[in-house]
Amino acid sequence: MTSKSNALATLKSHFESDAPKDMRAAFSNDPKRFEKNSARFDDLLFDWSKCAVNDQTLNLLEDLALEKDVAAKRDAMFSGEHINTTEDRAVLHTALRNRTNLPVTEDGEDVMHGVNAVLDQMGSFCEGVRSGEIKTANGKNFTDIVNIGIGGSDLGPAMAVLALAPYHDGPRCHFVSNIDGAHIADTLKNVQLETTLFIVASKTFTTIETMTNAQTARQAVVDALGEEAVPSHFCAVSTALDKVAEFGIEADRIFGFWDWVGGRYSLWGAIGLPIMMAIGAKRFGKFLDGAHAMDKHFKEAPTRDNLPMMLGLIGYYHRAVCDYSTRAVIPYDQRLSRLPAYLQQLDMESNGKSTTLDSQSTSGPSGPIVWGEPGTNGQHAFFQLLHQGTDIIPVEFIVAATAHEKGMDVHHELLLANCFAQSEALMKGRSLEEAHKQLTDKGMGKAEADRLAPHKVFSGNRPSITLVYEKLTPFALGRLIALYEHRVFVEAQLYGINAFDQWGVELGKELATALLPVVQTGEGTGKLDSSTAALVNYIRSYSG
Ligand SMILES: O=P(O)(O)OC[C@H]1O[C@H](O)[C@H](O)[C@@H](O)[C@@H]1O
Repeated sequence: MTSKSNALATLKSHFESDAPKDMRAAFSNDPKRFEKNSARFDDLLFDWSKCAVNDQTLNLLEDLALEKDVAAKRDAMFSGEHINTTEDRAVLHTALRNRTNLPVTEDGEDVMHGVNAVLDQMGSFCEGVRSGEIKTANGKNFTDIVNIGIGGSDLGPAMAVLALAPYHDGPRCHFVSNIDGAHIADTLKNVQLETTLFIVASKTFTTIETMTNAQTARQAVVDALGEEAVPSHFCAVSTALDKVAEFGIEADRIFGFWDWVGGRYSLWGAIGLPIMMAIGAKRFGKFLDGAHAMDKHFKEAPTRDNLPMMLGLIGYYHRAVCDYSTRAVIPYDQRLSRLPAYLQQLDMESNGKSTTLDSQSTSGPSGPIVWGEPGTNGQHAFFQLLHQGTDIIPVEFIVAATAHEKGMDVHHELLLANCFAQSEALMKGRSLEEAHKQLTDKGMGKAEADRLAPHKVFSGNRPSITLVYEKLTPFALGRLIALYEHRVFVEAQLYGINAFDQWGVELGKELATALLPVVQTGEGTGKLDSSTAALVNYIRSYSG
């Protein structure tokens, strides 16, 4: 094993000298390249063979994982240790999907009693609403659900409800997050208040966006249906049960969770209420089963076969060793179009840090910028830069082997062909000679081909990974999200940072609170920097 201080340096010099440079050659020299550089967990295939790694790279990465004690830290997380050291909290979102029901203890207490009780409460409520047993204030069936929440109280459920559209047989679901009044106003225009249930979702129940939107929704219900309709049309999800009660929500309509569930890891419990409303309690159970299966795999599989470990190690390699600062996540699945936004919070709020667990500055980079859009749409927008731009951006392709749509095979065949073709093109590229020959073969003169060919060169050797699963079922979605959660965890251990706090969101919130009266009255601009003062004065010149 590499000595402690040298692991990263060894990897860097390996990257410079011994790692594959010519991927076409790497494939043609080794017919087993795919077998050696891919792993499967049931129907979920992870192919990293188009990344510039070889056996030695993987050995060095495995050494690094050992050196950083990733396995022991993983076990500490699952066993309820307070690994979120800056907030002195356990990290137990995995308990929300602990389908074995074996005890999970946090500070000596088995959390599974509470987890199961909330899951049961969610099940009865959702099935009551879905069946029409639970009625509106006027005795009608609910047709629409509006989830009011932001960040982790919005992105996960919004992403999953869209992803699982083929299983959606409950009320229509809408999501309001932005403080911009346009969001709630446009949403309220699209629903009948008389048959709408509002879910106020906030871990802390203090988030200004959510509280403001909730008050606006409450007022709309009061105006349309009267104060007495509020209890029938509102429910809440939070860890701050006292604050929810103050809002006026009935105790049996409050769904709790715990401070050991991070906001961006919370869709497995009460924050998942809109998902359960949409697809029902049974299918929500399958969603949890999928995540639980990934948890078990993460805990048990040897590193080389362990999908979260390998995804984390490859991700770390690209960021910390190769110095690629972003990664693109491109689901070839329209229903996963909110996955990149969801992963942005999961990954960037977790690993976008520059202070290590022992309160020192990180010595190198930490988490990358995560971005993306669904394929094939991205191909007609930003893929130009992925193929020929000056930055190398590792791409993560995500695709299902089969579609839900019947009688539309050609759509899915084209989707798959495009997905695989993009990773092939990134890897293979096109040399100057090939570009030149293509042009002259078409009858172009040499001088014109000399001029045009350089524009048609693709450097190739651009890394991508591909994740393929059979079909986007609730189980497959749960498993995929848990894979990404654990990948973020693995990378955090390699960077030596705490993935579970988010102090970086605080300063902006504090300054917004201080600026609100200045924006409202125009008084106090003298204490501001000249840019902020001028911006305030400028907008005030437009407010009557
Ligand atoms: O669920 P809430 O307490 O309302 O928090 C909503 C979101 O806001 C915060 O600013 C955090 O950055 C997020 O991690 C969190 O998910």
